[in-house]
Amino acid sequence: MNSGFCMVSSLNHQEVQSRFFDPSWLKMQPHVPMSFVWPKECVVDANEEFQAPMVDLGGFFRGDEEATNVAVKLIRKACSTHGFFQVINHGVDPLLIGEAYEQMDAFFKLPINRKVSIHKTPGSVWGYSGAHADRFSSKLPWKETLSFPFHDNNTLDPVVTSFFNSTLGQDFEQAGVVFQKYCESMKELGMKLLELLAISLGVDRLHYKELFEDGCSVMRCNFYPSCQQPSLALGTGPHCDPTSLTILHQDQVGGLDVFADNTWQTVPPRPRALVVNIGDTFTALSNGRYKSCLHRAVVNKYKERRSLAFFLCPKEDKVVRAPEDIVRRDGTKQYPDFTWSNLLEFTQKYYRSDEATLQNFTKWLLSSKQQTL
Ligand SMILES: C=C1C[C@]23C[C@H]1CC[C@H]2[C@]1(C)CCC[C@@](C)(C(=O)O)[C@H]1[C@@H]3C(=O)O
Ligand SMILES: O=C(O)CCC(=O)C(=O)O
Ligand SMILES: [Fe+2]
Repeated sequence: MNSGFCMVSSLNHQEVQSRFFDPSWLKMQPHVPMSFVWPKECVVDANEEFQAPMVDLGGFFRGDEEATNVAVKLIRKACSTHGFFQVINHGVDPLLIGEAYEQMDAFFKLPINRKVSIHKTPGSVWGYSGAHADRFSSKLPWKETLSFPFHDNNTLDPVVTSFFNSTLGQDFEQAGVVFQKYCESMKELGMKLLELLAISLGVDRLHYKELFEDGCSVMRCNFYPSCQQPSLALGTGPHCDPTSLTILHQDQVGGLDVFADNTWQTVPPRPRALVVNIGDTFTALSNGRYKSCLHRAVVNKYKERRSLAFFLCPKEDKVVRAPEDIVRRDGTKQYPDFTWSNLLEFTQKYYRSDEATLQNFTKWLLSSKQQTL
């Protein structure tokens, strides 16, 4: 993955304003700029609450077989129908989650020229982004994001701590320490969830472990400023996550919607719970049995909203392929072999993630393979 950061601290205020999304300026405008307006069918209101099954992980962590079976059943049902569930007693310290929010708040409060000094470079996932205005020109998301890599193979030089030290310096040293711990907890939880998913699919519980062990995951802090015309704009447009598993904490404001049973439904915030969803890569790893569900984040006229998303990813160059056992039982292999590195490249260079990423990626992959034959 490209790890370069763009140093644009030399830009003056006017240049920053014309090239980047500056929420403090945008909020003062009477109307949302046209580039932020989404088609009506994407912004239609959610009219019910989404009953995402709540899975208590306490018993599973204690090795209680009966409690594990209950968790497995709930997960199997959720992932076969829509791909979303919530977890409690997940082992992530609530104080750590609170600290992560404090640190992200400190970053997003910085003046825009300081934030854009660590702006993402083209093709890279890492750094600050305002409305993805550097990548797209319409249907811009009403959000700012800070994304950084996490992999757990170097205890002497922890990757998140290094990211914060090398980009933001001493002022953000503590943010590096907090997010390093946060990502370690998320990865640990993600690996345990993979065990439950494997059991639920009837394969060896450690089946997926090796694929993810040295993988580089994506940590993203989402900041959604309040918006003067929330019925026109979206914080994050309708999409399926291209990654494998997403572990999300949303603050108390609410705004995560899931498209299930043919309608938009809102996921009420539960401060003690984490929302987990299946991404496209895991759909492929389950031979299509587990759904990667369409979701979005709406914005709010009065309140800003924050969420912390950890996207668990496989080791970049390892082959993503459903277990033989599942393919044999299903009779057909639903997706071609690919690597996470292929799919990441597709979403960063050629395609904006939406509800059809996996389908279009598969076509792209097959046609590009044919060309190189
Ligand atoms: C690998 C990734 C691409 C996105 C960030 C991570 C995982 C989720 C993807 C994303 C959030 C899906 C919605 C659209 C997107 C463009 C966004 O709004 O941020 C996606 C991310 C991206 O391409 O940067
Ligand atoms: O902020 C949210 O609640 C969801 C964000 C999301 O779906 C994403 O970042 O992929
Ligand atoms: Fe998402």
